[in-house]
Amino acid sequence: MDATPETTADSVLAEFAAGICRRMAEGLLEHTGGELRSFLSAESARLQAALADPATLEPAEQPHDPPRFSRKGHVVINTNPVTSHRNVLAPLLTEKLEDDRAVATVGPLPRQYQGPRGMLHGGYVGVLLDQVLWDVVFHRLGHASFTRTLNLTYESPVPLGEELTVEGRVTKIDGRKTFAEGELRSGDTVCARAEGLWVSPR
Ligand SMILES: CCCCCCCCCCCCCCCC(=O)SCCNC(=O)CCNC(=O)[C@H](O)C(C)(C)COP(=O)(O)OP(=O)(O)OC[C@H]1O[C@@H](n2cnc3c(N)ncnc32)[C@H](O)[C@@H]1OP(=O)(O)O
Repeated sequence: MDATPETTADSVLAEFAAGICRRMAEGLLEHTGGELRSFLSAESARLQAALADPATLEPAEQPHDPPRFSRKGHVVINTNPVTSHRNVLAPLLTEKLEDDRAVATVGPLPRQYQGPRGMLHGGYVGVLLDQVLWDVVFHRLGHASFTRTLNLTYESPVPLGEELTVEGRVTKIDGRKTFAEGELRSGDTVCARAEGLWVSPR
């Protein structure tokens, strides 16, 4: 069996297509009428050109999220809605994990994540914190666990147009229970805090 279910060039093409879909999602909320038609036509043309000649996309680096085979031979695609370069919903985090701590950067986030005008939707604040806290718990334990509680405190609105930092720390491990806390910052401003409990499977 091949080591991967598709060629590197196809993985690069898939991530390029996801990038086009992201831009289209943003463009649909920025343009109207004839301007929107021109925008959609240009993005479609870029995708058509890449499909016609995928070699033009061959990057210097490898694809971020190539699919792989599971031990049972099933195709596994990274579907994560925060981190997967193949999932067009994912805002894409850049994350560093060290011991009990994770620090991630994300953004500037486009209009499809907007709640109040110019601000990030509060539910997405929770999504970002849940992911980073889950990641630091996974990194510390070496296995997956379930988010059981996630308590959020919104300190100030999160601006869409700026890079954000999301930090998470494991604070306590007690049997199957792991406690973690973190915050989401814009510059030096703490916009939201989170603390929660992750439960390992029996
Ligand atoms: C695991 C496999 C995943 C595979 C993944 C692969 C990777 C893929 C990437 C995913 C990336 C995800 C990133 C985002 C993270 C999500 O999105 S996770 C999904 C969201 N969470 C869920 O769906 C969880 C839904 N809840 C459940 O399934 C069950 O409630 C749980 C969490 C498994 C717990 O059930 P349980 O095992 O029956 O727990 P239970 O025995 O009642 O309690 C365990 C312990 O916690 C204590 N406890 C329970 N609640 C509380 C509380 N509120 N306060 C204090 N203590 C409490 C209990 O007293 C007990 O303590 P001990 O007796 O052990 O001392």
